[in-house]
Amino acid sequence: MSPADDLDPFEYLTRPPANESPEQRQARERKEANAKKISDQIDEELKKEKAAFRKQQAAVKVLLLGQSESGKSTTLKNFRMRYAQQEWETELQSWRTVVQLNLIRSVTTILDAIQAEMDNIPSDAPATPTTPSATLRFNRAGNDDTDNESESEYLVYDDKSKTPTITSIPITPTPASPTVPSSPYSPRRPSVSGVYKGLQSKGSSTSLRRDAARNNVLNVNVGAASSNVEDLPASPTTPTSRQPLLTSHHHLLKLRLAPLRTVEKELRKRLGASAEDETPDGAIVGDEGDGVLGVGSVRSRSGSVTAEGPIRTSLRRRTTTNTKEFTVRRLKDVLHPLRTQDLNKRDRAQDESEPDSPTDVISNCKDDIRSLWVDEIIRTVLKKRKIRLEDSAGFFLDDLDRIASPAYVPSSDDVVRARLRTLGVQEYRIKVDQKSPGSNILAGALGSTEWLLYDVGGSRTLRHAWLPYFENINAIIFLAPVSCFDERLLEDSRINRLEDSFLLWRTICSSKLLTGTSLILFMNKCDLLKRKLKNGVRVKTYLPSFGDRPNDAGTVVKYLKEKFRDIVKTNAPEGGRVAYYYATSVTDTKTTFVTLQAVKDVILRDHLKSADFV
Ligand SMILES: Nc1nc2c(ncn2[C@@H]2O[C@H](COP(=O)(O)OP(=O)(O)OP(=O)(O)O)[C@@H](O)[C@H]2O)c(=O)[nH]1
Ligand SMILES: [Mg+2]
Repeated sequence: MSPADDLDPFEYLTRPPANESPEQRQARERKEANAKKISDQIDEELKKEKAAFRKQQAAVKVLLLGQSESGKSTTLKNFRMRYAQQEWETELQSWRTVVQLNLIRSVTTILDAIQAEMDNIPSDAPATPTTPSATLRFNRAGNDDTDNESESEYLVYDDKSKTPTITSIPITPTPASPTVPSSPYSPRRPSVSGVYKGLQSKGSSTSLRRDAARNNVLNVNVGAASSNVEDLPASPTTPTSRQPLLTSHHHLLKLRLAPLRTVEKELRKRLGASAEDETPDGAIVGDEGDGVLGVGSVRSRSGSVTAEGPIRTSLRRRTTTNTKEFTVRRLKDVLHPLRTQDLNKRDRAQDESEPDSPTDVISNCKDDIRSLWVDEIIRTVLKKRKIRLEDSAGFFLDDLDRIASPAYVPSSDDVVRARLRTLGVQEYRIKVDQKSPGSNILAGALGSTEWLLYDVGGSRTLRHAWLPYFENINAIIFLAPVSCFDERLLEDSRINRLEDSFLLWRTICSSKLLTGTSLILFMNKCDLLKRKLKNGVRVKTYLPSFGDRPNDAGTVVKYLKEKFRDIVKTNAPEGGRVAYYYATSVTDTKTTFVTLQAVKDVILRDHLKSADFV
């Protein structure tokens, strides 16, 4: 047995030489110390990287999806209000400009309607909630089967009258061929199929085929005569439309409220140079295109002055869209607490020093705005033109006294109701304390969890930006506004809004990238659905397969839930996938809080399961 046999092999190999001189020993020890230092540094870096990776993995990532005006940002606001309270409260003041803009938008919509009435311009068929605008059929037999692909009935709009006509579409199993006649619509406008195709995963050709087929039919049917006389716009020569409804009092009001248009410009400037309008075809006026918007980044034709003159142009835009939207490119720039403080100081200073500050002008116009809004004749004009301001986003006319006050600070409720269109993708980081109210799951055991919430723009031209976020996302909260069964998309009046939601949901369910993602569906705007049904709008008119079921909100929501559930069943790649369904009105912050608590726990549980924690 050699002496080395008694030694630990590692010690044997690293043992200093037996006849080492003091100098050699010093040099060796220096070398060893250096090596240890480097090794420690590497260990430290690895530790940091591991921690960062764990943190990233531990963060719960949630993507909010749905068409424009479905309530994504409003849901996010609810989340932030509850779980990022401090930041939320700091930001409240900075929403004043948005609320003021929303208020002025309602007033200018009325002023435009007055002008249209004075000019005897026929009321266009706007995409208002009261417009009978779409018939949605699941199949020819009306037996609720969205997946019967042999032959289906879809709504088709006559481009002139905007009246839907039902056409039978034989669907072939091949996608649109290059021989399909080119669209008679603007070439800038994305095709119906293109919008969903962009989000489609490999395995789901169903909606592609349907959309391709529908495109064919739309091409064929454009220009078809309308059979629905009620929907045809009144001719300017019709004697009844000539009877003047308005008096000199209304003319005077219109003149006195004209300064609000200048205030509108000033407020938009305050929101930032990026405050923009979106036009019906999805283009952003004033945007030269920076790659963020893709198709929509083309300067809009309707944004320029045409031969009709600016008044008619702007009027047409407003009556068609029934809204004038504001967008900021980076919401955080507007709402960042530090910048907010500066902005507030600056705005206050401006407001105090300028006699014609926006707040002053709004305050001075208060009485005129009120008399305009309560005027019976104006109400008749709005009704005639199918403008329902009360049901539109960012309606604040009933809060005039509060908002017109110079000391006005928006309440949480105001901010939740304020409308500011999202452009691009906005990321929010929120640290949710598991001990925060309503946290049931593993309360206290986890300390706090970081949540990354992504809010996206829902317009068709902005949907291409969604796809990169499908990877590594823990949950999708999909918002489908169920009150919109009788409305069309703002950016494409050929498409029924409910149908658009079904198609998007189908695309999400069939995406292979999302097989491990929790799917949560908010059937939103139930409050508006209730109001609409109470006003006598019948679901069956737009959704024949609804049949003779009771026309109440409970039955409608239950029926639609089954539709969404069927889509999950038939389209999930692996089959048997679970989705969670909630009937919501996300402007109601109290009930939404209860829903969010449940949703938060569901997401967290699934997240922990996937990370093998439970
Ligand atoms: N009455 C009612 N209004 C709602 C509801 N949900 C959202 N809204 C309002 O609808 C408007 C649009 O909501 P947003 O959350 O901005 O819509 P979005 O989905 O973010 O829209 P984009 O940013 O354009 O994609 C806002 O003024 C909301 O206050 C609801 O359940 N009921
Ligand atoms: Mg939004």
